Amino acid sequence: MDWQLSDDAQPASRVPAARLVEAQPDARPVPVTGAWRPGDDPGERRFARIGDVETESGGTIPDAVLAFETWGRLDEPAENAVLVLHALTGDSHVRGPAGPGHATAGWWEDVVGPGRAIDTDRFFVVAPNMLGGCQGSTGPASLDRDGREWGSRFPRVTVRDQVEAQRRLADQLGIRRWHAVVGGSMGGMHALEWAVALPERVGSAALLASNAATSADQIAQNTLQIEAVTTDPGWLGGDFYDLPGHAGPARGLALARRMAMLGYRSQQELNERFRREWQSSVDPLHGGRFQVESYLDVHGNRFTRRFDAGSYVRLVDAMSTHDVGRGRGGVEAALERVTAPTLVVGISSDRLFPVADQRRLASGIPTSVSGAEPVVLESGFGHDAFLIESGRVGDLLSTLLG
Ligand SMILES: CC(=O)SCCNC(=O)CCNC(=O)[C@H](O)C(C)(C)COP(=O)(O)OP(=O)(O)OC[C@H]1O[C@@H](n2cnc3c(N)ncnc32)[C@H](O)[C@@H]1OP(=O)(O)O
Ligand SMILES: N[C@@H](CCO)C(=O)O
Repeated sequence: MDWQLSDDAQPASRVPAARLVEAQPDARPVPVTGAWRPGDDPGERRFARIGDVETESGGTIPDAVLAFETWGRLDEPAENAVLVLHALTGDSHVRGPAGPGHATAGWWEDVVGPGRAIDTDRFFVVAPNMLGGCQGSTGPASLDRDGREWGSRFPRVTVRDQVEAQRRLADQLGIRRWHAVVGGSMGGMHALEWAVALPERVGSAALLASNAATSADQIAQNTLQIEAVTTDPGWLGGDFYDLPGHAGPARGLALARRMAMLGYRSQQELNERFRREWQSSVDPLHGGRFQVESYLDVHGNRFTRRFDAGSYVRLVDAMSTHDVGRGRGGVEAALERVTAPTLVVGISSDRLFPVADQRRLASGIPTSVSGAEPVVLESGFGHDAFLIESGRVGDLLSTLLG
């Protein structure tokens, strides 16, 4: 099939995020440990009211909600919980079965489940959707107290704000200390923040394809993607929601995703996979398209149907401001605070979060709890290998979880 980025796609950004997944949280209360048997409803999305969040940027998000899913059973001392933290555009749906609001299987089916590395027969797995996101947690497309989408008024959020939101969820679930906190990419930033800010609550940590502080190179790519969204005429300053006949910044969002894909996949993979082949019988010189263009279009187009542009801008910005050393005497001083055994994994072909980033993490975290060098996963898939090479990632996590 020949794919083309088109204007007629129904962009997710037209629809307030909460409505993308299901009716926004008439948030069922989260029962306390012991009364609630999470194993009874695997994979069902729930919502926790976490109160007012004061952001590092000086804003307030009143009555914030975190969407989350769980698998397995929390044991009686509440010591078997594993927190799984998704990347930039992931969500709480780590694994199936498909349930309310889920048409698909999860993004880490081979890593989390019965008999898998994060074994749901042993562990109680919790996966929240991050604050500012668009899969049920409060974000720019959510309605404020007056019933209006937040849009441009949604405060800038940081990785620390998001971890504070996760801490409140943990408190509500009765989890004082995680057996493990696991995250890839932006999820790894969250996992690191847990290990640094709340070391007494982290039994072990896994940081996959992540960093301690976002580099100039990464910020540069982020800022271009934000620009791609916000210069779309449909952006309307961020207040584009629910306007009759208005498509929102779908084209800009698709362009941002296409740009992002170049960081997620390696040069080697793109070159070997698509070569200079074209998509149809017409060669590019005479109006046809290269296969790689078509591939990027598919991912860009598809993304507009599942992600809110306002969330995207806020979450990419949160990645850019990530610096675990901010206000803590610098990155090295912050990393010294980690007390949990920590697995640091890099991917050999990752051009977005290169192995040098994980070397900095591994060398900064005390060697009493981490190797001095990261484990490097040899893979040609680039940054996304932490999602794609799930069998090998699972093997690494098994060594951490025991
Ligand atoms: C279930 C989910 O993971 S999505 C929901 C949550 N999202 C996330 O968590 C984000 C993280 N996930 C991701 O980024 C991605 O889903 C990944 C990294 C896991 C995908 O990795 P891969 O499996 O390697 O997918 P890949 O990048 O090769 O894309 C495959 C698609 O491109 C299409 N494609 C391949 N070549 C071309 C081409 N030349 N032209 C057009 N389309 C093409 C394939 O047909 C396929 O489409 P399909 O999904 O309809 O079968
Ligand atoms: N492809 C993943 C990785 C980003 O780090 C995502 O979109 O979330």
